[in-house]
Amino acid sequence: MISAWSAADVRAAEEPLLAEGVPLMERASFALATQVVRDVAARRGTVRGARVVLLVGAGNNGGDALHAGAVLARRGLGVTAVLVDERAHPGGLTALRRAGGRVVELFAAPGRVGAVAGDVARSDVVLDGLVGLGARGPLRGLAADLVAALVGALETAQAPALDEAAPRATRRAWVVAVDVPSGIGVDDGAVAGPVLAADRTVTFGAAKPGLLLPPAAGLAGEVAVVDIGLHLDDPPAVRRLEPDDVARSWPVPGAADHKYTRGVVGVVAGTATYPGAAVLTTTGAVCAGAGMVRYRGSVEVGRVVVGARPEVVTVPGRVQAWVVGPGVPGGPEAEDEGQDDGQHERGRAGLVAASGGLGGLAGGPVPAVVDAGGLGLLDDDSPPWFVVTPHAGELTALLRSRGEDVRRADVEAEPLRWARRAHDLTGATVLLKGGVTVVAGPGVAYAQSDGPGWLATAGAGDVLAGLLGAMLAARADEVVRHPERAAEVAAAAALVHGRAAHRANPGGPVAALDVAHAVPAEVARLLSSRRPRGTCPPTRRPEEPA
Ligand SMILES: NC(=O)C1=CN([C@@H]2O[C@H](COP(=O)(O)OP(=O)(O)OC[C@H]3O[C@@H](n4cnc5c(N)ncnc54)[C@H](OP(=O)(O)O)[C@@H]3O)[C@@H](O)[C@H]2O)[C@@H](O)CC1
Ligand SMILES: Nc1ncnc2c1ncn2[C@@H]1O[C@H](COP(=O)(O)OP(=O)(O)O)[C@@H](O)[C@H]1O
Ligand SMILES: [K+]
Repeated sequence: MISAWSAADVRAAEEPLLAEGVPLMERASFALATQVVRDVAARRGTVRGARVVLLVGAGNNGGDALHAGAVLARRGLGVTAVLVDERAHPGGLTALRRAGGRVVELFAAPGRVGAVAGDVARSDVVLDGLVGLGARGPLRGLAADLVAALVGALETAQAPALDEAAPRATRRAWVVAVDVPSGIGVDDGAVAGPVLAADRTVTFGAAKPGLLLPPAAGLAGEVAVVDIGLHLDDPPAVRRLEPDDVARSWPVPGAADHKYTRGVVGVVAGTATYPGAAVLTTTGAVCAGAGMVRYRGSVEVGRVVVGARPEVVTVPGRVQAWVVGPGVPGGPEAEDEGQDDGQHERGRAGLVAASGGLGGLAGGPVPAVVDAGGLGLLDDDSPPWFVVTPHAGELTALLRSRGEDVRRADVEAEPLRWARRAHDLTGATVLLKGGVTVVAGPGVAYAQSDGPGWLATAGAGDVLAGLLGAMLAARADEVVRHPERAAEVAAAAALVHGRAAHRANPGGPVAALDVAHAVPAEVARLLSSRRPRGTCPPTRRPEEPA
């Protein structure tokens, strides 16, 4: 699991160590330099003679870049620091100069920003140390001008020139962000001004929420977390599950299990107009290993479902998780109104049962996935073991139906904020689908980035709903007793769904049904790497500087 803590939490964790005189900046900058050496060696074969440019702001983030630059200069790399502020970290500057690095005082000649950016773009590596945890709002002043010019210059440098034989990857500088890409919203992932997209971010002490959350997450590249000895208390602000986490918690059936202990999924999905959604949802549930899938929509659609998936039953009976709404009209967007074929009434009955509304008769509350047309059935006091699965458009409509003045662009700019708002307004756990899928539940948040862009295809969400339904059914009692677990299961479903899309056709287009069909093999692969709890090797601290 990757856990991300807010800037304030990280600063609070640094304080006692700084008071004891622990050399945090030395640890951070040495690990940064070590990573840069590795990257340069991998790209050029040798580090000697490589040209490194440090973009240096006025704070400690620039100090990290300068100290790392000093280490690199001593290793034989050619290092130049570009200062955008006269207050650059004095200790770092001294160290860099002593190691033979050059300094360009851009703050004294701001008119040269275009020329400098062109030069920087053609170096081997750029370290972005303009601003880190101390950022307030989007980049401003010379830092903003430099980054804007550099973004353009890097694009030009990357364009293949007809007469150039060099491989494309070597034509533009490799960008390494120091702690965070300068100017992102460290705590919320906002991108409100120019940001230099990084190929890699080396972040200190712990990941930061902005490195996991869209839209900034897309600008961080590969994130390397460096342990500098901070002790951070749970809970983190945002988490990201990794394959090991999902493998560890996946319920593997044993000799005493039978289909009812494995979990029965009840599905109300599709209509005569959209029968495919019912097939995709039930197939998602079957392929995720449900003990049984019970289709409880209309008789007509039920025939289509059973024709496609003979494992599915259509008779009433016990259900351990409901999936309500894929392919059913009448979500909060409600433009595509059509015949609902009685699905609303059936879906509502499923949700009443799931919330425990039928008491002992129905065997108590069970989890539910509420998607698409089901979202219009959602009460404002829904239990957290209901997981709603809107995309940004549906979440916007759901929020607007509750009086929020919000547009889709607002949701896309701050997905976690709006997912949390929807959780507060409805009580349900919210899984907001997108390139990064964000989950907000009681006191917990996840951001999963597992699928290829090819996954953005009609019906993929229906498969996710079925897959999640099966995962919730297998853990129904636990999820109802510990509602924050619903968010973890939802994040795990997003991980399996995304990885199944990669597996369905690595590097190319995928069809929704193929994603469902790839789920069994993906789960098997996850389980094959399962290690007993507690055997994960501890994170190694980087070597101390000599
Ligand atoms: N504490 C430690 O020992 C450790 C700290 N560590 C490192 O320190 C970093 C935090 O350093 P920090 O606190 O000095 O803040 P930092 O991110 O450099 O920025 C402050 C400067 O930026 C400026 N500025 C602000 N907003 C701006 C904007 N929008 N656009 C442009 N400029 C803006 C602001 O200017 P001012 O507002 O004063 O005019 C101020 O001068 C952290 O990310 C990590 O890398 C690690 O080495 C581990 C040990
Ligand atoms: N850019 C992207 N990269 C990766 N996955 C994406 C991207 N955009 C959307 N997705 C995923 O694709 C799926 C699309 O679901 P959805 O929009 O509900 O489609 P449908 O309603 O047609 O089933 C979701 O799982 C979502 O997270
Ligand atoms: K930075």
